Amino acid sequence: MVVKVYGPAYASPKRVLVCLIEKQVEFETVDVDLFKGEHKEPEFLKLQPFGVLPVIQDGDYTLYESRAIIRYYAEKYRDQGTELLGKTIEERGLVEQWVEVEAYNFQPPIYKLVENILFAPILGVPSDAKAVQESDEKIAKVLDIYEERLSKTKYLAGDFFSLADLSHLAFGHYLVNQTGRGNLVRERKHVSAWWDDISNRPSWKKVLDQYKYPV
Ligand SMILES: N[C@@H](CCC(=O)N[C@@H](CS(=O)(=O)O)C(=O)NCC(=O)O)C(=O)O
Repeated sequence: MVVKVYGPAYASPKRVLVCLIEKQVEFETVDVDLFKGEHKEPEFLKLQPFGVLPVIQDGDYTLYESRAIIRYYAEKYRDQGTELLGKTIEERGLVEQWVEVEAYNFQPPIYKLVENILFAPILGVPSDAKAVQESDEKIAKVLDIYEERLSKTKYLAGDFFSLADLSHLAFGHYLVNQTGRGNLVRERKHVSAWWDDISNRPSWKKVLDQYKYPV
């Protein structure tokens, strides 16, 4: 049964797409237009009651929350494609730590920048300059911690690429390429080298090539 991924144009679903490609898992996509409110339609809410993207269907198995989905597939297909969870329980602990850091420290301020710089003009709502400034400050502090970590190890969980790094691609792309804040990465030598390494993976280039961001 081919995995169905809903909402491939958007960032969090792209976290799932790049994981499925790394794990060599076949999938198909179902477009959902956020700007038309399709994610709030009753049919969609039956799949994802919180009304956000992504959700996947794998036969009669349905799962939402992008990080839960990538953990599921990284484990389910442990023996194929790229190893994404580390080889020991200690490595796994560090993978999980940095997936959580991405969820609670990296993505939220970038999400604020995306809302206020990219989406606000499209939706015709005012941009919150204070929220943008606060986000810039938060991201700078977070990336200082990343710079220190990546001065010691090539990747976030150690000297191996993992879900921890993969999970950063979707919003890291916004930060570096679409919010005018690429300097926050480029000014930090080890973060910049890490970003160039992970964002040049064939899996991510394939996602960008086949599933364009909405803005
Ligand atoms: N924690 C969720 C967040 C999902 C989420 O916020 N998705 C956004 C799209 S994106 O920001 O990830 O591109 C969405 O559906 N937003 C629609 C809405 O908030 O109404 C996940 O990781 O799956």
